[in-house]
Amino acid sequence: MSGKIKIGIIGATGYTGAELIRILLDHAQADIQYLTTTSAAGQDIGEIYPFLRPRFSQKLTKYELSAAQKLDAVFICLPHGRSMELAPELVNAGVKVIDLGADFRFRDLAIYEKTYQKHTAPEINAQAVYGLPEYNRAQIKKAKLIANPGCYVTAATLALKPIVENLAFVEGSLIIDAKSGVSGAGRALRQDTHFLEVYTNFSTYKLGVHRHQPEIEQNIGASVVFAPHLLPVNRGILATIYVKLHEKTNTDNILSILQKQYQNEPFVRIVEKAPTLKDVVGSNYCLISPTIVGDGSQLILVSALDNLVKGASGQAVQNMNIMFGLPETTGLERLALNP
Ligand SMILES: NC(=O)C1=CN([C@@H]2O[C@H](COP(=O)(O)OP(=O)(O)OC[C@H]3O[C@@H](n4cnc5c(N)ncnc54)[C@H](OP(=O)(O)O)[C@@H]3O)[C@@H](O)[C@H]2O)C=CC1
Ligand SMILES: CC(=O)N[C@@H](CCC(=O)OP(=O)(O)O)C(=O)O
Repeated sequence: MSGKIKIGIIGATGYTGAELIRILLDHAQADIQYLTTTSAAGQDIGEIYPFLRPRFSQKLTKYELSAAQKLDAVFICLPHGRSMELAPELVNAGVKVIDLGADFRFRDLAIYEKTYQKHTAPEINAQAVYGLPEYNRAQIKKAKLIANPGCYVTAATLALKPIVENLAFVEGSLIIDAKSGVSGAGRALRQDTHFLEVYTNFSTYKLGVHRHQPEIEQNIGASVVFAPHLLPVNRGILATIYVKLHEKTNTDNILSILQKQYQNEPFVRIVEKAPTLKDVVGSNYCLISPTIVGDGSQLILVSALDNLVKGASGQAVQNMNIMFGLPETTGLERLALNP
């Protein structure tokens, strides 16, 4: 295509919307033209996120299809259930849509409906491509609608998928003990995520009923035990993942399986020392380390990423790059966190 990509962000006042703006301002082919809100129409985005000033100024407006259909690409950053109202008309108008929510992530709508709510756009769901570039690059290239994966799901899938596909493991032994920064819960006020509930505290939530469990299971084709935790930090996900193998092995063997899988991937790094949140926050990288412990059959994987970047907006830009035939790393290689 000639010229820059004309971009809209639906739900620009939220955390993933603001993170998209942060990333796209340093993307040579991106032209952010349209930002929507339901609550702050008429305000400049720089009034809500002063860190964007003075580089970027743009008025927020209420969503209108007539304006959105003039764009090349639209990122939908809305609460679950809203994208299926908007995406069909955008896709039919020829706009490429990248949805950061969960509405189009499930191939089996019965699982979606059991986990979330009734699906009102099954025809469009059938056209959606799951936006995990490391596994779906060829389909993403041709896609009209991308279902961007969840943040915990990206961390867990990238670590576990090569293991379950290459090694015999004890059924029921896959345990994902994952911790997330509070920005994972979005910008809206909630009692369980406000400062005094989270600061100097540490807690589990939604044990056994979290909606990311079926999404992880869809991706890796095996059942998992998933235990999410809320960490008193702004951003980042660190997942400690346990796998009981049928045969004894060593760490070097697992390292070579993971390295072989991801050797050409720009945003997955296999490391020997277990990654920390500081290693990834602000960047689009997912860092994964394997360690074999005990008698040689117990594997512990540590997977770390930034929930707002590789877990959301960075991965969304990676998908946009693939859809528009750009180098996949455009705008994502030198990301540094703006405090
Ligand atoms: N935060 C994270 O780490 C991740 C989030 N996601 C997913 O991305 C999506 C966006 O998340 P996030 O940015 O964190 O969410 P936020 O709550 O921070 O932002 C949501 C946005 O949607 C707007 N909005 C709220 N309610 C409605 C409504 N009923 N109709 C239309 N617009 C509404 C809000 O703004 P306004 O009130 O101005 O309209 C805001 O711009 C969600 O589906 C989330 O699950 C995915 C991966 C990671
Ligand atoms: C800390 C926190 O609350 N995190 C969110 C995950 C957000 C996310 O990645 O996921 P979705 O796109 O699937 O909403 C949660 O547990 O629901």
